[in-house]
Amino acid sequence: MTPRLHLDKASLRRQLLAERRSLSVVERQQYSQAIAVHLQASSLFQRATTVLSYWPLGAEPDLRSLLLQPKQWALPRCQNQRLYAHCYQFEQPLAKDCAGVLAPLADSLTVSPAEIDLLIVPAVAVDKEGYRLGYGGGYYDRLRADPAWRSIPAIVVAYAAQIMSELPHDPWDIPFSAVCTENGYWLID
Ligand SMILES: Nc1nc2c(c(=O)[nH]1)N(C=O)[C@@H](CNc1ccc(C(=O)N[C@@H](CCC(=O)O)C(=O)O)cc1)CN2
Ligand SMILES: Nc1ncnc2c1ncn2[C@@H]1O[C@H](COP(=O)(O)OP(=O)(O)OP(=O)(O)O)[C@@H](O)[C@H]1O
Repeated sequence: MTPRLHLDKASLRRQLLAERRSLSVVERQQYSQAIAVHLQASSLFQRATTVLSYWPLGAEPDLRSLLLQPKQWALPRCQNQRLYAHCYQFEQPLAKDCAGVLAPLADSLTVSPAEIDLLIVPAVAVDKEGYRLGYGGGYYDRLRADPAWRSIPAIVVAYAAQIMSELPHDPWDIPFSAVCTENGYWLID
C-alpha cells in the first residue's frame, strides 16, 4: 500500500498490470476462490436478483464459479465504444467483443439498468476511497456516467496487491460502493 500518487494513470496501470501478471496461476486461483466466497457472503450479493458481472480477461480474478449461482446473470458486451448488458445463461455461446473480451452474441437478449441490482467490476487497481483504475478505455466510467447506471450498487474486485492507499482520479471517475479482495469485503461510506 505504498502511496504512488505521484505516478500518472498510465504508469500506474503498467506497473500494476505487471504486478498482477507476476502472481502465480495457483495464487490467482486461490485468491479468485476467496473473492467469490467473500462476495457471496455480502448482503449486496445476497439481496441481488440480477447481477452484471464479467468474463475474466488475462490475469483478472476469475469469478466464473459465481455464474452457477441461482441469479439472473448479465455480462457486458462492448459495441461502438459503449457497454451493453446482455443476459447470460450457463454455457451460452460467447464471442470476442470489440475490446477482445468474450461476451454474449450481439443478437442475445439485453438487460436494462432498471432490472440490474448489482455490478461486479474488475480493476487494475483500487484505492481506499473506492476509486478504480481500469484498462484505460473508460468503458465503465461512461456506463456509470448515465444516472440510470450510477445508482446501481457496484462492487469493484481486485487482488489485495492491487489495493493502493490513494489513486489519482479524474472528474469522471465515480467511486464504487464496495471493494472485494481475497482478504475481505468492505463497504465504502
Ligand atoms: N473482463 C473484463 N471485461 C471487460 C472489461 C474489463 O476490464 N475486464 N472492461 C473494462 O473496461 C470492458 C472492456 N474494456 C477493455 C479495454 C481495454 C482492454 C485492453 O487493453 N486489454 C489488454 C489486455 C490486458 C490483459 O491481458 O490483462 C490488451 O488488449 O492489451 C480490455 C478490455 C468491458 N469488459
Ligand atoms: N463520462 C465520460 N464521458 C466521456 N468520456 C469519458 C467519460 N468517462 C471517461 N471517459 C474517457 O475515457 C478515457 C479513459 O478513462 P480512464 O483512464 O479513467 O479509464 P479506466 O477507468 O481506467 O478504463 P476502463 O473503465 O475501460 O477499464 C478518458 O480519456 C476519458 O476521456
